Amino acid sequence: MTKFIRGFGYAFSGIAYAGKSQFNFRFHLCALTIVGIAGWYFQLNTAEWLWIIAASGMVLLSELFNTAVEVLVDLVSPDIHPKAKIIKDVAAGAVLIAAITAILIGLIIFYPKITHAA
Ligand SMILES: Nc1ncnc2c1ncn2[C@@H]1O[C@H](COP(=O)(O)OP(=O)(O)OP(=O)(O)O)[C@@H](O)[C@H]1O
Repeated sequence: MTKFIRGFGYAFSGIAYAGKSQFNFRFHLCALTIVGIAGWYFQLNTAEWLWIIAASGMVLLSELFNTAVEVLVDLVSPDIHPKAKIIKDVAAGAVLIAAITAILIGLIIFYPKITHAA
């Protein structure tokens, strides 16, 4: 059981590392907080919340994997290497795809509500 709880500690320290070291991770957390407040304001239904939660989780997940990939590349290839560049750029591309997907989901959910309220 203590091993299980310690595992949570390691996971939280990994998330805290990403939060401390990655501006993008903090930016996405702020954006997701604003989306959460907007969702509460517009009283999203259950299905809309599920989409927002799934999109948010996908963005944070991709940020965490991107951070892990960056640290791994810096560890194994501290010098400039074309393959190190490809690995980092592909990981960054995954974050971009997740962010664009989340923006599209957010637009589909919020755009009609914002225009209807205006
Ligand atoms: N070892 C390397 N060899 C070749 N190109 C690299 C290497 N490290 C980084 N790069 C290139 O420089 C870019 C920026 O690298 P950096 O390590 O600053 O990552 P980052 O994506 O900006 O992350 P961070 O949020 O930590 O600044 C990478 O996306 C990659 O194109």
